[in-house]
Amino acid sequence: ADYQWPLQPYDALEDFIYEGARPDGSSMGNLVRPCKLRSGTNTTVAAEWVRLVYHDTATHNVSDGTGGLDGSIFFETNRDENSGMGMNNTLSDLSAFPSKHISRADVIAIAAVWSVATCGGPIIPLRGGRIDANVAGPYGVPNASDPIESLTSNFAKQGFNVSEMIQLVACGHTLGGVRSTDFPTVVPPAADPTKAVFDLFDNTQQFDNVIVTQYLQSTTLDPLVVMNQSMASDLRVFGSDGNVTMRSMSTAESFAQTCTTIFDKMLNTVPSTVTLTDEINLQSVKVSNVQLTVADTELQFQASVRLQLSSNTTNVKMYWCDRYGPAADCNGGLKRFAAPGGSATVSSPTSEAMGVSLKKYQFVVPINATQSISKFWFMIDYGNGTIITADNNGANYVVSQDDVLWVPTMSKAQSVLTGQIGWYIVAAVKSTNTPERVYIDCFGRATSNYIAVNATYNLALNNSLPARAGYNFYSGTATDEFGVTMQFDLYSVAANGTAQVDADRQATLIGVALADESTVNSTTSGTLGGAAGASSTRRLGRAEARWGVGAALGVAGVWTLSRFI
Ligand code: HEM
Repeated sequence: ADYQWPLQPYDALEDFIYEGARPDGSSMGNLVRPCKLRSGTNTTVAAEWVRLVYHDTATHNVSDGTGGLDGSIFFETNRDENSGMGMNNTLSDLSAFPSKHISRADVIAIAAVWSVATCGGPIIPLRGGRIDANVAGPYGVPNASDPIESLTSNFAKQGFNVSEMIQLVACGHTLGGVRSTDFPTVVPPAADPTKAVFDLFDNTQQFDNVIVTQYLQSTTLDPLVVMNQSMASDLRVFGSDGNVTMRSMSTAESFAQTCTTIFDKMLNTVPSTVTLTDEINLQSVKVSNVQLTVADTELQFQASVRLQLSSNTTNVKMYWCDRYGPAADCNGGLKRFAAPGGSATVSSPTSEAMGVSLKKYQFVVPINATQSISKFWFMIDYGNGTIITADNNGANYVVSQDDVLWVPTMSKAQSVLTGQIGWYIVAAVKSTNTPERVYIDCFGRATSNYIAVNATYNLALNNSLPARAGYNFYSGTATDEFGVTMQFDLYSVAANGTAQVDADRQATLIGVALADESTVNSTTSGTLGGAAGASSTRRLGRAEARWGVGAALGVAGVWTLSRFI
């Protein structure tokens, strides 16, 4: 309830966890759901992802606080202890999603939460803020041939006592199984040894208690119990406390509860130098992709708002105040407003499992450059009697400046222009300003060597791009390999040192189609909206959170025309 936009890394994490996709709509969630089989195998993508998460965590040393879920696994897959096709499959699945505010290690944690959720398991709470290691960490993943004493002391080193060890292994091994190509001494190879034989740990692909019940009933198929006894680590682990822990987690409910707690602990097993964020909870109103820019002969303002629908007759309008002129800051009560130009259903494995219905509305409106825009807010009619003003807890959504603006429509991936790596970036700077320096501070994490890159580049006045709407254009190229999720802060610095910034711009949005521009209306009626100075009416209750599952499988990026107005 205390959330206020903008807030990083919360904003980026919340969008990703509940929408399942990058801001450009490229979906990581769709790689894993609905509890998808990995093509050419008899295991799930979820199983491969969860194994990788544990192998990253397993190098934690609780006594010196080193290792843990830090993304070092990206540099460790050539190790015997991380053998298996599933590891490399997972790296390639996850590699295009880390971004400035979502570390590789956070992406790995999110992968675990989605994997469990999409295979019918519980919703594991999630925190962000993990810090990436840029080199391989220590060895230390347990081996199926280890005696129980070494397994126990290995888990103790990671911070898990005997019953936690049993819980963690049982919750992990409810997914997936063992393949002959990876562990031929456990699962005998087929006649053609290049064809993998898969022996699942239990006979469901779901994240369920069958791994426990079949073990307790001695009907288990778990290859790490029933096959090669020198490799029977699950047998040794599960029985290591006389089956007390396994019995305690044998019902569907106790299994789900136990796994929630122990996976939460696994995901929070991070180097002691890392401070995690609070849990990232779903916001009922979430603003994103805000951009004031120059389009044709006017300014153009873009913003998206994601709502948790209560009915399919939800109606939302964006309101805003001028920045300059007689109605500046809604002086005289003059507000402008528009209907969305399009909307798209969004969902992730987590929001789908929660049964919430999320819709993102995009607003694209022309802004008279002499009036500009100072702040905006939304009026939402949920169609069930609840009408609210979403005004960022009374603070409104503030457009902090209009001196320097990114122009995504004129910017390009360098590969499009010259075949070279990097990004060609165009900025609009108000013609009345004579900045001493215009530059971009770029950050990329989805790089081919997985190592984050941070660098600044100057932009120069570009006279081949004629001034428009009172703005001159500056351009320059970020020439390092930043990857697709490159983000940058765009600065304009005056001679006296004053800097204006268009912060957190996202290169992935270049070339992404926008909704149509909406018609702008204005009104002096109504007192709603903190911008008019009136106290705001807010009823952001739980009431709107109860709509059914709906067909929450849409892909973001396709803006369908909304039907109202
Ligand atoms: C005593 C500790 C452990 C040992 C010795 C062990 C061993 C193994 C082995 C040999 C495989 C087969 C991999 C392959 O064929 O590619 C496997 C798969 C798997 N492990 Fe573990 N594991 C242990 C603990 C864990 C834990 C704690 C988790 C997660 C919390 C986990 C999650 C998984 C998953 C999900 C798979 C299936 C992967 C797939 O189907 O592709 N394991 N494990």
